[in-house]
Amino acid sequence: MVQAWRTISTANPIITPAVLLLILLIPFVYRLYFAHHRHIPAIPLARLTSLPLHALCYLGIEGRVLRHYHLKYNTKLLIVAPNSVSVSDPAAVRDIYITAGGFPKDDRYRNFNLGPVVSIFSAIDTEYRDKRAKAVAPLFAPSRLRAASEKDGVIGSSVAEFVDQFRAFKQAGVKVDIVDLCARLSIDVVTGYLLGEKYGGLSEHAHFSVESRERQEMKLSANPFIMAIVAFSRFSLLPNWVFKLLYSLSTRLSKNEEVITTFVKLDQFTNRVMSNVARPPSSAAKAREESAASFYQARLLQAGISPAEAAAQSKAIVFAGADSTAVMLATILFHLVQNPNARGRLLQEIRGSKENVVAQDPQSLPYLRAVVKEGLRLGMANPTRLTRVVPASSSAAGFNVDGVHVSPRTVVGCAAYMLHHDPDVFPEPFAFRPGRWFQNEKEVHIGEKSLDGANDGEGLYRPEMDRSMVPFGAGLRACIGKALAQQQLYETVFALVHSEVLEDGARTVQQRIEMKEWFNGEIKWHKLEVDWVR
Ligand code: HEM
Repeated sequence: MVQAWRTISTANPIITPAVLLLILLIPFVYRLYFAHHRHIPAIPLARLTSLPLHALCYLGIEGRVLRHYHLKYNTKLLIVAPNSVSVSDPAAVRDIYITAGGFPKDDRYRNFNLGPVVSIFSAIDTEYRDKRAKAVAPLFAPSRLRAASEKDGVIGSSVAEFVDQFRAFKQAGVKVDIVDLCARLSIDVVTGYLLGEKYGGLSEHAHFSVESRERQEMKLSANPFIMAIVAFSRFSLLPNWVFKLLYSLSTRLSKNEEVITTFVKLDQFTNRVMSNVARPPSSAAKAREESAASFYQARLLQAGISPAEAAAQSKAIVFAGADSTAVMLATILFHLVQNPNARGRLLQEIRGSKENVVAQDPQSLPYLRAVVKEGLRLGMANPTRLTRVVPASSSAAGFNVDGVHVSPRTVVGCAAYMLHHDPDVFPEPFAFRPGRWFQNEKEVHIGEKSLDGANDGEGLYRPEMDRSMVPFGAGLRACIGKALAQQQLYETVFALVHSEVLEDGARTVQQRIEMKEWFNGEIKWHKLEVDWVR
């Protein structure tokens, strides 16, 4: 055999490399000419390799580039890697995420594990996820959220502190970085509400006067932790073994003292909230314990989760909850500052609202609802595809989008960036137009009286808008913290506009919000400033 091979190679020295080359080319030829999805348009080179997609993900431009190609080829399906298809069709949301619990999360979610610990978010195994998610679900009940929004509740007191600090910046004539202030509020709300102890984001630098350079330059101390995780999501599409290798290399090489200090500080915080629930019973501490038992970490322990895992899950929720809510809140406030008409109209609605109605639920105010919805549409906390894998089970046997069959085992996903900026559903897709959410002007009224102000949504209403909104994902694996996030958004926007802090010439220093479109979107330079021209 060896002899025969030698004879062929010496007789035809070209054959060996040529044959080898041919063998190597087979998968590429197959992908180009024979693959099931060969008729679906693709981004350049994506039929052959996933490298372009990794590059887009790394650079944080996945959303805008995929949108460009969806529009260019006028297609609802777009090949983004040999086995991966981007879907830009609200009708497909039901099949992918909702029906029968939706398609399972794909392997990329393993890259969001917390070292050895699988979080509620990163779990692919739904039984594992359900056990934990069910244990903590009662924490998000509307009655509990409303109670926490009272003046002395965790949400109510944090929002009041936030407005006070905003006002202090205004009175001192100093620029306020709303990304930082929103991050401080969000981390306090998530930790105080879920873990029973505020991280102290709003208070940690409050002893400096707002005029001082220290106060203006100091950012939330948990930022380096949050930003390190957000930035690592640029690698989230890599195979898990490559991701792990990169991660361990980077942690070994990283000498960033700031990041290390923040990780240690968060570990100390988590250990403290864990010890709050683990304290031995004593009659004096009984009342406190009873209420401590209703927090996130305690509920996980009660469900049989180990203390080490409960601590890791608690740390994960700080990240999952705080950063996304801060990005969304900062987006809403930024647009409200830039749009005096919308702000005036909201102020009018808030002033005219009956106190008891608002106390029950600020979400009952129609224009406020439209403002928050429009902010959630534009705010790109999770701009990219929420990836799932089409099940191989014969009952599913793939699924159809716009009459085109997508085969089992394909990675598919819809992205907020595409659905929220579809010009057919949201004309002027990048503009902040809360009025688009009203079919007609008469819907915006207080009692019998219509709200004044130019209708900022004239002609922009489309009946299919709600179907295209996925800021919190969809189906069983949608955001478990949605109710908490919305409560914070409504309470804060209401309180801040009501305080009139945004009046008297407030303007944004940056002209627009620029995002890094990683899995967790990041506002570039982590900064958006507001000042007042008098
Ligand atoms: C405005 C703020 C928020 C936005 C825009 C947001 C967005 C999302 C999205 C899009 C998903 C689905 C991800 C996917 O399918 O891959 C998700 C899942 C999740 N979110 Fe949020 N989120 C927000 C706030 C929160 C808060 C406050 C918490 C907790 C306190 C939280 C905890 C989670 C968890 C645990 C999951 C995973 C659920 C599962 O896989 O079963 N989020 N979020």
